[in-house]
Parts: sequence; structure tokens; C-alpha cells
Amino acid sequence: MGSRIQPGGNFPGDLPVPGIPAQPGMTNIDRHMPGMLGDNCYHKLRYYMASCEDALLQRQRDTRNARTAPDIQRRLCCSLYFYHDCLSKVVVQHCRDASPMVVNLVMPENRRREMVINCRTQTRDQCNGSSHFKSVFQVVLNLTMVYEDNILNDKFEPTYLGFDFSTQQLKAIAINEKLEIIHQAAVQFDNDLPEFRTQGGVNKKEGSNVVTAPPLMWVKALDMVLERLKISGLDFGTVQSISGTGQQHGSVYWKKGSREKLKSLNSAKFLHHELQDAFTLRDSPIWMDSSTTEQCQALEKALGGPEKLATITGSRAYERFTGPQIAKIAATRPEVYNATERISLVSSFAASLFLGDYAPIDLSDGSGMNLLDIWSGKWSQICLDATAPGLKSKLGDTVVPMATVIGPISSYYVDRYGFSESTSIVAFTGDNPASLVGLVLDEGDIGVSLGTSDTVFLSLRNPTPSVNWHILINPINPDDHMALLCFKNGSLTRERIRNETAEGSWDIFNELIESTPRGNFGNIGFYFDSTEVYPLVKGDFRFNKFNEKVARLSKEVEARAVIEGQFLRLRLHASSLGYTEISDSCIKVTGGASCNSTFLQILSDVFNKPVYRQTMGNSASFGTALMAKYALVADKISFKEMSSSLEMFKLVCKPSKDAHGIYTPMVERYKILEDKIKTETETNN
Ligand SMILES: Nc1ncnc2c1ncn2[C@@H]1O[C@H](COP(=O)(O)OP(=O)(O)O)[C@@H](O)[C@H]1O
Ligand SMILES: O=C(CO)[C@@H](O)[C@H](O)COP(=O)(O)O
Repeated sequence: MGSRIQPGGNFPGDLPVPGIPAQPGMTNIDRHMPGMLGDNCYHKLRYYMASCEDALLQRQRDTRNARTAPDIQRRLCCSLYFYHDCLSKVVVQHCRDASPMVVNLVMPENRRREMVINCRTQTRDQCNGSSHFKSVFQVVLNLTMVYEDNILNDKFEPTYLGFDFSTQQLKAIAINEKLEIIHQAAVQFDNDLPEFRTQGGVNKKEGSNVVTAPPLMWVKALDMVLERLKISGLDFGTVQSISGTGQQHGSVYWKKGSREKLKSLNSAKFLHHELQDAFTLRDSPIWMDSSTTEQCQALEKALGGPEKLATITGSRAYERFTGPQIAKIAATRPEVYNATERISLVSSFAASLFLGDYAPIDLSDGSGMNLLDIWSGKWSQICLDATAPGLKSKLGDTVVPMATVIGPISSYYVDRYGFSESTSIVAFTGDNPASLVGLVLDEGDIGVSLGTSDTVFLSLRNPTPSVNWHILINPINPDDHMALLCFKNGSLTRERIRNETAEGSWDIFNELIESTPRGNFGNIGFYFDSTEVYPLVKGDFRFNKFNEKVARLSKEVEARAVIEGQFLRLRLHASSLGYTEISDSCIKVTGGASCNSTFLQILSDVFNKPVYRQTMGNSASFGTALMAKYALVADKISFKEMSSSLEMFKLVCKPSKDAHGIYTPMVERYKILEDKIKTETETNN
């Protein structure tokens, strides 16, 4: 078989197609991606592809037996689909790094054209009823059309990419010059990467407060999301800059030697193959972890108390903050700490993957570590010393503002995906600062994110540090600040109560809620699946209108109680940030649960404010796509000027007339009950 293909000779697949001149031996790999697969793989491919061609020819000959023109058409298309199927197998077998994109590039150009022109209406399913392959073949058509549109016709539209490495998924958004979203893709960790056995994107250690996620899962998700973006039609060659965000506080531990590895990534291999040995900790501690109470107490003591620590770093010590997490590893696993060359936040870890080098931590995400002086924008030596030995060199000396170009993209992405060498990487930040950017918050507006966590945030000019909330450096203007409140038990708790009361359906859950009145007959519920950030309590607590504990509530009342309880908590604690009912500000809402209008009506009623929803999808990834663009023009225009053309909010709810009368007294009751639960828990411990 091998003798049939001579080096430089004709490729047997290049049969004449009516109306299209044959281009012997010419695949897109030859033309556009020389060396993409590596020489060995490429030569083996050309050798074995001959048998696919044989099968195709045989199938094409068999079409003679067809009786009608549509049947001939169907068979011809099916033969091409099977040909593609065969190529996929060869690529998988001989190249290891197989993907629909590679297969499509391997396919001779005349065959691809044949498929595009003749098989637009003929799906793979019509060949053998298998839906498994449908997406693959749609992909081929998609890619080919993109190729036809963008490469052959030479259209060029600059794009900017934003990635959100959040708790449950990796999301990506591409915007154009007009800041319109033109492509989106996502990888859900539980469903798309089941081999990591996460639930809600995390692993919880039974019987403890330890919560982790494997960094290799995030790396593999990046491999996948890039493929999905490609499939969605994004031409990576148009990307001018990339930024991104990560769930806050989580930390990644790079093994000694990983910097060299990052600098010399082999573009013929998947990133997750390349980085499988790059980490000293296989499981990274993340923001849901609350196993570091001891380290928090030690840090506050070393600094002279929680207020003193909050005055320097913007927050008292919190279990999920990176400083206490590092302190725990240094104390309990010194061998891991000593073998670690660099500690990244999830955000700077993700930026490092694109940069091909260790990326600096940015000022806003760095403010969530209990290690950064939020006034000078530099590491606080006293905090570093109280945390772990030699920490500064492991974190990297410099901390940068978000709108900073930190370098060009690694050649890995140029060679593997066709990014331009001049694509800039812009510092990545935390998901909440990025949401502040993506929501383009006006002075006084309140941002609410209903994601895995529930958070409230706002921009602040002259903040006063407090032990009750977090102050972070503002991602848009590093001279300003932002305030943040975070509650751990958000969407996953809502999902649990939905599953218990409404057969796992949001529609039924909403119907249950709507069958009960505002104020829920005076019942109030607290639902803490994991130990909450404040109060440090776990468990369910239900109270009737007399503030008496009750064991259970009816399904309808329970459904409303979880949502009202969560939003009362947000309002109570937001009032310490300066929220008042009187101002004419509004709430801008984002996060996965913000699509639920029943929830948003309750949010609007509890806060007695109009609620606007972001229409640009996920605000964190959108915010970083904006930052990716802004970093390239920041010396010419302000962020406000750049984003002034955006019309991205829709008024979804106005407060009901009776909302103030119902919820203002209820917030007061919520506070009394929260204090009661807190005191009881402390007494019992
Ligand atoms: N229709 C809906 N109603 C309420 N919640 C929803 C709905 N659709 C999705 N969600 C919630 O959105 C959550 C994911 O939110 P998201 O902001 O994407 O999470 P993260 O960014 O933390 O990974 C899911 O856990 C789910 O409970
Ligand atoms: O810990 C915090 C903020 O302090 C969380 O808000 C994390 O940043 C995770 O965010 P989501 O995945 O819920 O968006």
C-alpha cells in the first residue's frame, strides 16, 4: 500500500469534481499549517489515508446501483461522510492529538469542497441514523464554510477574546471592534470532563471542609474550549488580544522546572499532555474551602488583630483567601511547598497558559489573598512573613493592573491553532472584578452575581476598610477600589431545594414560588450546604412568623424561603456597604441564575430597586473581552468612552408597590435570626 504514494506525487483522492479543478495532493495542512502535526505523523497519515480513499472510491462506484437522483445524491454524500469518518480514525490512531479541526485540515481540498457544495442538506444521520457523528459532520461543514468565507475570500475582522475559568465551567467570548459578541463557547467540568469526577466543578473531601479542583482539568478544558471556539467559526488569526478571569482565591502550585516547560510547549501535543507533570499539588484549594481557621487566627494575631489586617489588605483573614491557604500548605506539607517554583491564582495560572511563562498576578485578584497592601499595590512584607517563608519569590515580585499587556501569545497557539504571533496577552483577573467591568457599573449601582456563589459588589472611591466586607483594588482604575460581599451557598443550594421540592425543574420550582405570597406568610429559611462565609455555619434552619424554629415547611413555602432568605441576606449585608433604599440606583444582575425572572422579581422586591439584566451573556468573560480590547487602546481613551456605545441592559423587574412594607421589617427579623443561629453554633462548638 505504501508504494502507491510517492513523495511529492499525486494523492489518490484528487479525483476531478465537476466544475472544480483538481488540486493534486494539496491539503490544507500543506497550504496553511505546515508542520502542525509534526513530520512523522504527517507522513504516516498520507500513507494510511490511501485506504480511506479506496473505500471512498468503492462507495462511489456503488452509487451506480441507486435508482433515483436523490438516492444517488444521498449515497454520494454518505460516501464522503464515511471517508471523513475513516480519516478521523487514521488521525486518532496515528497522531494522538486528533480533533475535528485536524481531520478537516487533512481532508483534500477537492473533497471538502465536494462535501460543502453537494451535502449542505444531507446530514450524516440520514446515512445510518447515528446521531453520534452528527455534530462532527456539522463541524466539518461549519469549518469548511468558515474557511471559504474567511480565508478564501480574505475577510478580516479584528476580534478580542475573554475567558472565564469559573467554578463550574470554562466560558469563552469573542467580541469584535463594535464590542458585539460574535462567538461563544463553554466547557462544563462535570459533564464534559467526567474523568475528573467533580461535582459542580469541585471535589469535596468527605467529613472535612477541604474543597479542591484539579488544575489539569482546567488545562484540559482550555484544549476543549479552543476547539469549540474554532468549531463555532472563530478564525484565531483575527484575535488581537486575550484576557480572562478565574474564580477568586484558588491557588495553583507549579513544580520546579515548569517555567521551562511552559516556554517550550510542543504544539503537536495537547496542552494537558504537555502539563501533566507540571504541578506539585494535583488538587488546588479553591474558594469553597474553609479548612484554614487555624491559619486565619494565626495571621490576624501576627498582624495585631482582624481590623489591622483589614486595614492593610482590605479584608480580615478569611478561610478561602489565598494567604491562609498557602500558610496551611507550607505548614502541613512542607515538601510540596519547597518543591513549588511558583504559586499562581487561578486567573494568573490561566494567563500563564496563554503566555507560555509565569504570568503576574493582577492587583484586583491579588486583593483577595490577605497578602497585598491595597493602598500601595505591593505585597505586604509583614503579611508575607506571617504566611510562609520565601513567599515573595514564589508569587512573583510584581503585581500589575488589569489593563496591562503582559506579553505576546505563546508560539504553541500560533503553531497549533493559527493565532497571530502578535496576539497580546492582557493580565487576567478574578471573576468578580471582571463582572464589575462587564456590568459597566455606574457610581452607586449595585452588581449582584447569582453564580455558584452569590456576590454583591460596587465601585468605591474612598473606601473604609471593615471586618465585614472585602475591599479590592478596582480593575478599571487601580487608584479606585471596589467592595465585595460573597456568600458560598448560592446556586448549588438553590438546586438542592429545587430537586427536593420540584422534581429538578426550574419551571415547577418557579410555579411553586409564585403560588405563595411575598413575605411567605412570615416564614424565613437559612440553607447552608457548606459552611457559610458569614456566619460560619452549616445546615438548614427554618423559622415561622413568631421566630420559632420549625422542622419543615411545605414545598411551596420552602421554595420561596430559600430564595427570599438568600436575597434578604444580600440586602442585610449590602447595607453595611452603603446600600440604602432611598437612592435612585439600580441593581445590575449577572450569573447563571440571573436568567430566572421569578428570582429577579423577588430580588427587586427585597431590595426595593429596579433590576436590570445584562444582555451580553456572562459578564465575567464579557468583561475580560472588553479589557482585552481596552488594554490596547488605554493610552488613547478611557474605559467609559470605549464602552459608552454599549446598550446591554434590559429592565426586567420593578419593585412591587407593597415591597417596602413587607421586606424592610423582614430584613430586621433576618438579622435577629442570623445572630441567633451564629450564637447557637458557637455555643455548641
Ligand atoms: N433557569 C435557571 N434558574 C435558576 N438558576 C439557574 C438557571 N439556569 C442556570 N442556573 C444556575 O446557574 C448556575 C451556574 O451559574 P454560573 O454563573 O454559570 O456559575 P459559575 O460562573 O460559578 O461557574 C447553576 O449552578 C444553576 O443552578
Ligand atoms: O469567593 C468568591 C469571591 O470572594 C467567589 O465569588 C468566587 O470568585 C467564585 O465565583 P463564582 O464561580 O461563584 O462566580
